[in-house]
Formats: sequence, C-alpha cells, structure tokens
Amino acid sequence: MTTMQNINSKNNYMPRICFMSHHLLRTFSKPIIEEYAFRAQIETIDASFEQVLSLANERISAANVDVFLSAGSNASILRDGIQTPVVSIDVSGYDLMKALIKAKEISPNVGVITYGDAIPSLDDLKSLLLLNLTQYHYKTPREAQACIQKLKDKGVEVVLGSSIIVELAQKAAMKAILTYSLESIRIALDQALEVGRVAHLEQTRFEQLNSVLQTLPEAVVAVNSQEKIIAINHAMKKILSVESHDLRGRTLSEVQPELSLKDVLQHHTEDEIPSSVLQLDNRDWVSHKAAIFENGQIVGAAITLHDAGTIYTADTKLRMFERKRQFTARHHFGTIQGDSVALKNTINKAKRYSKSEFDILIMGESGTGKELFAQAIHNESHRANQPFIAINCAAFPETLIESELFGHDDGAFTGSKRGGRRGLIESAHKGTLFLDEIGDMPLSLQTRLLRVLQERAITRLGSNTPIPIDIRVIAATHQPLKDLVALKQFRQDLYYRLNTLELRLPPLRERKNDIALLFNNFLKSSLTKNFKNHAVLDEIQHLLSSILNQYLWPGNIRELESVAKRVAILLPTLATPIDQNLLYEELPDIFTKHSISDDADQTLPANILHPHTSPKAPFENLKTQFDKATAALKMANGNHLQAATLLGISRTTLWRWLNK
Ligand SMILES: Nc1ncnc2c1ncn2[C@@H]1O[C@H](COP(=O)(O)OP(=O)(O)OP(=O)(O)O)[C@@H](O)[C@H]1O
Repeated sequence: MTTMQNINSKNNYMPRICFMSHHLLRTFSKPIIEEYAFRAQIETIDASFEQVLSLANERISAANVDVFLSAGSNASILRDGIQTPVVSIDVSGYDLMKALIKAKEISPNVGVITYGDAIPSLDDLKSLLLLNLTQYHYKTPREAQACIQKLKDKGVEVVLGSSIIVELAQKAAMKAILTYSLESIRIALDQALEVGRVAHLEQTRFEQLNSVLQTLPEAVVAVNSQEKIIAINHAMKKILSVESHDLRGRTLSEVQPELSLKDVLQHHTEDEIPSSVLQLDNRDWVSHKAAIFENGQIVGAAITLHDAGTIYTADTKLRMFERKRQFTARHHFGTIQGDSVALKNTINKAKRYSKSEFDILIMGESGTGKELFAQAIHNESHRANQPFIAINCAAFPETLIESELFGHDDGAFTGSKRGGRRGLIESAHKGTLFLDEIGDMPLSLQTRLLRVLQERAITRLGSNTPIPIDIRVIAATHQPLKDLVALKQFRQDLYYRLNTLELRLPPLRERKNDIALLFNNFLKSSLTKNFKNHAVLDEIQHLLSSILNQYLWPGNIRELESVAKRVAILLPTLATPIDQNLLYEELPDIFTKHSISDDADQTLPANILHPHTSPKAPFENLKTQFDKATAALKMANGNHLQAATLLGISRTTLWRWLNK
C-alpha cells in the first residue's frame, strides 16, 4: 500500500521521505506521520526483506525520494543496497525499559529478538528488573522464525521485537510487544527531514553540474571509489553506445576496460596524470584521467576524452590566428632607438619614402633593423591600416615559396587545398608586401615577381586568370644585389624595379654613438621587475662600455640585443666588485681579440669590414656551397653568425648550404 501525503511548496521545500516498513510499524506510526504531513511529503510503503530493494530502486529511478526512513532489517538492507540516504528508527534504552516493564506485567519469562547483533546491556536489565530474559538475534526471515520457535520451546510467553517479530510471535500464539516508541519515530522523522533537505540541496547541485557536463563537447565519465559510474555525459554514452539504465551499479572497467580508472584510484596521486591516446568507436581520442579528492581522501576519479580530430582543427585555427597576427606591423619610427646622425638621417629618408608609393629596397647587414624599418615605413604610409605581410625568401624551399607567394587554384598540385588558396601577395592587397632576403629568391620566381610588379596582377598556380592587386613592395637584403646581378644570380630588371627608392641601413659599428644607449635600453627591458641592484647595474655598464664600442658587431643590433639579454640573466648572480672572469665566460665573442676593431684590419677578411663587397674571396675557388659553408665555419671558429658574415650570406642561407 502506498500513500503520498501533501504537496511540495516552492518556497519552503518539503523533503520527500519514503517510509518503508512492515505494515504493523506503519499502523503504529500513523499518528506521527499525520503530524508531519505539513512538513514533508511522506510516502509510506509496506515492504520487508527481498521486496525492499526493488521498491526502493523504483523510487530512486523515478527521482521522487530524498531520503528513506526505515527500521531494523529494512534499514540495514537499504543502507547496503542504495546510495540515497537512509535514516533508521532506533530503539532507545528507555523504549526497551518500558517494553520490558510492560512484558513483566504479562510474564516474568521474556524473550527479546533483535535484528543483527544482540544488545549487551540487556543482561544488566535482567537482574535489575528480576526477569527471566532470553535474547536471540536474526538476519533472515528464516532465522527470525527459528528464534521464535526456540523461545516457544523454552516456554517463553512474551516476546519483544520489531514488527516482523511481533507478527511471527502472534502467529505462534505468543504475546508480543513492539519495542519502538512513538517518540523514537518522531526523533527519526526529525532526522529524516534534515537529511532529506540536505540531500535535496546536494541533488540540485549535482543536477546543475550534470547539466553543465552534458553540454561539454568532450566525453566525460566519473566513478566513485569502487569505480562505479556516478556521472556520465551524452558524448561519453554515445562513444560507449550505452544508455544510463545499462550503467546502473556497473564499474567503468566492466563497461569499457580501455577507460578503466582503477589505476588512478589505486595510486592516490594528486599529480597531473599524463594524457594518452586511445582508439574507440573507430576514432582517436586524447584521454585525461584525474583523481577526485574530498578532504584529502580520494573519493573517485574521472576520465575525459577529447576528439583528436577536433584538437587538430583547433591547432590549425590557432596557427591561422598566429599567422593573421603576423600580418600586422608592430613597429613605427618611434620604436627605432638611436641618436646617431647616421641613424637620424636614415630615419628622415625613410619617413620621406613612406609618403610615396614607390617600391623600396632596404640594404643592410643582418640585424641592422631592415624589417623594423619596413614595418615603420608601412605604419607611416597611407597603407597603415591594411595588411603588412612579411616573407623571408631564404627560409622557404623554391616549391613552397612559389605557392606561398602566388597561391594556387583548386587541384593545382597533389594535396592542394580544395577551392584553392590565396597566396601572400594576394593577402597583401591594399597593404605592404615585405620580401626579406630578396637576394635568395630563385631566378624563376624573380621573373614571376617582376611580372606581378609590372602588371599589378597576380595569377595563382594552376590558373590563367590574373587577379588585380594593389600592393607596395618593400624588399630587403644583406647581400650586394648589384654583384649578384653581375654574377647573373639576380635579375637586373627586377633590381632596377625594386630599388626605385634605396635605403641603406648603417651597421652598428658605423654608429657607435648608439651602442651604449641601445645596450642600456635592451638590458633594462630584459631585467626582471624585482631587480633593484643599481650598484651592479652601474658597474656593468661602466665595465662594458668601451668593450662594446670596440666590438665589430657582425650581427648588429640583434646581436647587441642578445648580449644584453645574456648580461640581464647574469646580473642577479653578480656582486660588486664584479668578477670579470664571469663576464669573459658569458661573452666570449665580445672579448676575443678577433672581435676588437683595432685589430680587425689584420685579422679578419675584408668582407667582414666591408660587408657589401662580394662574398667570393676567399671562398671563390671552392665548388659547392657546402664546401664554402664549412670552410667559413672553420675560419670563424664555429661561430655561425661570423661564418655567414664572412660569406656575405644570412644565417638561414648558411644552414641551407650546410644541409646541401
Ligand atoms: N634601432 C633599433 N632600435 C631598437 N631595436 C632595433 C633597432 N634596430 C634593430 N632592432 C632590433 O634588432 C632586431 C633585428 O632587427 P630586424 O629583424 O629588423 O633586422 P634585419 O636587418 O631585418 O635582420 P635580418 O637581415 O637578419 O633579417 C629586432 O629585434 C629589432 O627589433
């Protein structure tokens, strides 16, 4: 029999209590249940032993119970079999005493039958109340029946116990007294109200979290400390091809051994567990496992699966985003540091060039700021709000640079993107195209580039249709392009086309006035915010000033910047007076004799002092680029930058030659 009492009020939540008891206890409790009808929704169900769990699970599945209220064996069965909280009606010492006194009025031969264990304190009451008291306990209905029989055989006339015992005793024509009191039932109901309220709050919180879990694109499943599934989202159910009801009471390892969380539960680690890749449902997944802790105790674990395909796509998008960022120029003339007349003149010239629409050729050694100037010119020009696209011609193999620059049409080559892809020249439409290391551009591409510059139209690879474009080209090189023209390595017509406006950037050794300023600025911006040792800072600036001035700076400002960074890392470890040996160790290039300009005329080949002279001597007799590169490296004692400078090529080109 079931009865649902009262309805729920939205503002004042009434916990849903399921009172599961033997019908005798229900009848006995009726007045109290009625008393609580306005404080809780109480459903009373008559059940005992084997029916208890299935009836309870029905309520749980229908999600209409917060707490179970039960007594004796029912309470114990429920506690063992379900996760929902269970409050039990307990027999107090006072209840027992009252029942025993009542029993004594009937007969001095009294039997007490309890569920589970015997009550040790009963023996004291025995002598106190002058009773002939026999105590038995049971676990199953059969044992309960056997206890009754044993008492009867002993001549016991009155039996105390739970409602099941009372019923069995009455059937055996014995007198019986229910040990529970109305007061104990009231106490249990009060407790159930509180537990039910808390359980409801927790359930609401769980449902909120669960609904968040359901919206996640990642597949998630969580287990308790016995690895039983406690939460799972749609994405995970789909991968496992299961429904929620298939999962009840099952461990994750049973459902899908590959996702087993037993290792996490056993290893008790709060450290991050490395992710791994697995295959399920014909797809690759990146899995993350983590333990769930509560007050320092491991209470469960969770596993998340990320679709590897989605990760690849996200990675590509991030790269695209990164690439887009490369399409903007950060620098302007204000960021170009230096007070030297040589630099000021160059800046003024560059500013004038910015206002014109002609293409520009920037010449200068590696690290003199060619890209910096190109960006500044772009930002000073009327194209400032349009794309600035930089491409390093030395960094790409010929085949790749062609499609990077010109783009391709659908099916232009194996693996070409469907729908085609626009190249960098097209992407620079309305803006500036910066072609760094133009001297390294293959001849075939020089021809195509010239056509683009003359016709102001671009034809993608695999297409015949020219697309009109409006770009300004700024090309840069550290190589003597005129010499390359003479050697027929650079097209003369392209050279004249590009150098309509020519900007020569002075190497650092030609503007020594700027060295200290640049070094100090780079040093300060590389120091950590909490570095406050001004004495060390002053001493290092003083110690290095003349050394830095004498050095040739083959890598120019880039090299100066990296020297400043190395010093910035060293500074926090130094104390005054500074141990100069530490400086020698950290900056061997700066301190080597070969680097000092006073000696340079005797010790270095001519082209390091006059970098725009031809790279031929002393390597012109060597046949292959590899031989030239290794010979230069040997001469530069393994220093790549110096070797590249000796050859008159960029470091990128040096690497390329070495890999040939
Ligand atoms: N005058 C300057 N003031 C501040 N920083 C500068 C200056 N000149 C160059 N730099 C810095 O030096 C580094 C090298 O500059 P950039 O890349 O423009 O040189 P580059 O001549 O294009 O070099 P490469 O030929 O090797 O490509 C960059 O970090 C740049 O910001």
